[in-house]
Amino acid sequence: MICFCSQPMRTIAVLGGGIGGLATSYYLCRNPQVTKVEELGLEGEVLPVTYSHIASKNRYLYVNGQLHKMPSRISELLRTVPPFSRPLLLSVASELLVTKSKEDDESIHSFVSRRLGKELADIAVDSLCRGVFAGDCRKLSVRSCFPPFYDAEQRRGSLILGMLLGSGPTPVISPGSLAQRSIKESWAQWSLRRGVESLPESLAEYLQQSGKVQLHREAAVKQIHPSASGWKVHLEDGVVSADHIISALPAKALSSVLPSSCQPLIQQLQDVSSVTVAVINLEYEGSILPVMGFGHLVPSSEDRGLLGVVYDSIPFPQHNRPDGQTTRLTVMMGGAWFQEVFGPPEAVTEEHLIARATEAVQCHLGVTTAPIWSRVALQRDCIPQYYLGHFSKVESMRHFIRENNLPLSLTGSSYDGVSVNDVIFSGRTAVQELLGTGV
Ligand SMILES: Cc1cc2nc3c(=O)[nH]c(=O)nc-3n(C[C@H](O)[C@H](O)[C@H](O)COP(=O)(O)OP(=O)(O)OC[C@H]3O[C@@H](n4cnc5c(N)ncnc54)[C@H](O)[C@@H]3O)c2cc1C
Ligand SMILES: C=Cc1c2[nH]c(c1C)Cc1[nH]c(c(CCC(=O)O)c1C)Cc1[nH]c(c(C)c1CCC(=O)O)Cc1[nH]c(c(C)c1C=C)C2
Repeated sequence: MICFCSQPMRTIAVLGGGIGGLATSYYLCRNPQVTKVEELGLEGEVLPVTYSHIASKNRYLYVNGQLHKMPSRISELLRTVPPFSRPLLLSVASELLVTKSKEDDESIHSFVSRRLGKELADIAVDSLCRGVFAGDCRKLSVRSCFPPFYDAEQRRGSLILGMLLGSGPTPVISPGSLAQRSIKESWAQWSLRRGVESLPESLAEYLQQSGKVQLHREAAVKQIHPSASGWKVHLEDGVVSADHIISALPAKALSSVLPSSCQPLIQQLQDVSSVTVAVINLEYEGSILPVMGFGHLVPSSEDRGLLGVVYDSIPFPQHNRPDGQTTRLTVMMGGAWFQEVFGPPEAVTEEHLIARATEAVQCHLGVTTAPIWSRVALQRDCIPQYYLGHFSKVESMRHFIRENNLPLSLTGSSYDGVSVNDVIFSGRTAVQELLGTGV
């Protein structure tokens, strides 16, 4: 899908109708001032989960065939908490003495092993990387995946000092905004009353009504060619002329529509890999969870294909069935291990995925009953992987664009962060850079 805003004397084409493309178009249409989500009429829909909520306080890892609750109080850092073999405070204290790396990038596993010890890297951080990127911490870049970790060491020589003293730019928070409210109320996470999909739906509706945007729904971009005034964008439903393109397409998708004159940018875009995740939603009769929390993660040493389980009913009971007590879970599988564990995504059956997911729920949570409902979503190439060197690769892409005066901006999850917040921020940044900081 493509949507574009016509600014005075300028047509800007936004490629990609995900959160990235919609947010970019939203900021374009709201020029000259930056918008706030509540102007979408969603403020009353937000379901915040604070840090004090049990779903945020209780974090679990499934290791050595057991569910282990992670330390969440200082007292728990002072004693040995399984599955770890020594008090975590020892790892944290010795981190202060570790010298700074001179490398301009490092794998997450190497970085954490060096600064906090191999056990934390093998168990906790391996699980965390599977819970965010569905990726392998031995391949992922610490600089691109967890910039605050990298910046803390570079600027303060230590993670702990970086956390205590600060190590990155102070974000500009608009007064009275939802972001300011989330800080004031200590939100750990959020959702929306009608599901997160109501965010893209509301964005699309806003754009439709803005009068500035022409939405091309279900119209894939086939090719883009340079023209005298910018670009000709060839879609399934016609051709659009644009002075500038902001791409919120997955990097590989952009690489396949750019003209061959854009090499080596095309090759660099193709090198941004993504992984496939099987998302299995399960619903059980009654209250079946042995623990309360957001969910649990599984390190690759325990089960390579089973990334973790989300206890959806705990943080967002509002989404539970009104007619009775059920428990909703989401099992995440595959990621960087998909092909190895399940084979080619096009060949795997839903039955096999459901069987694997229900077996994990039985094994990890002791659930003996069968689910009363299930749904399988095979999310193909859905989470970009920021491997070692990703930062330099993205810098080189943007250098090529500047050096060749290409009227092209790169946004979306392939470059500067994979979360919804990252993607929205990347859209806002692209619009600020294009239209000036007054946006
Ligand atoms: C299973 C899963 C769970 C997640 N959980 C969380 C979470 O809890 N918290 C969080 O912050 N983030 C989460 N994320 C990440 C977040 O959802 C994504 O990073 C974000 O939605 C990416 O948005 P995007 O617009 O960059 O990319 P996309 O959503 O991939 O959008 C790209 C769009 O481009 C379109 N497109 C592709 N090719 C073409 C073409 N040739 N022409 C036109 N259009 C094209 C696609 O159809 C798509 O609509 C999760 C992601 C997944 C997969
Ligand atoms: C791009 C894909 C993302 C997925 N989840 C997130 C993103 C950005 C958001 C996210 N998920 C977790 C964290 C770390 C939070 C924390 O523990 O401080 C973030 C920012 C971890 C996580 N992910 C899942 C679970 C059950 C957990 C543990 C949460 C906790 O214990 O508090 C589920 C899950 N979400 C994604 C994947 C691949 C996954 C796998 C189990 C996608």
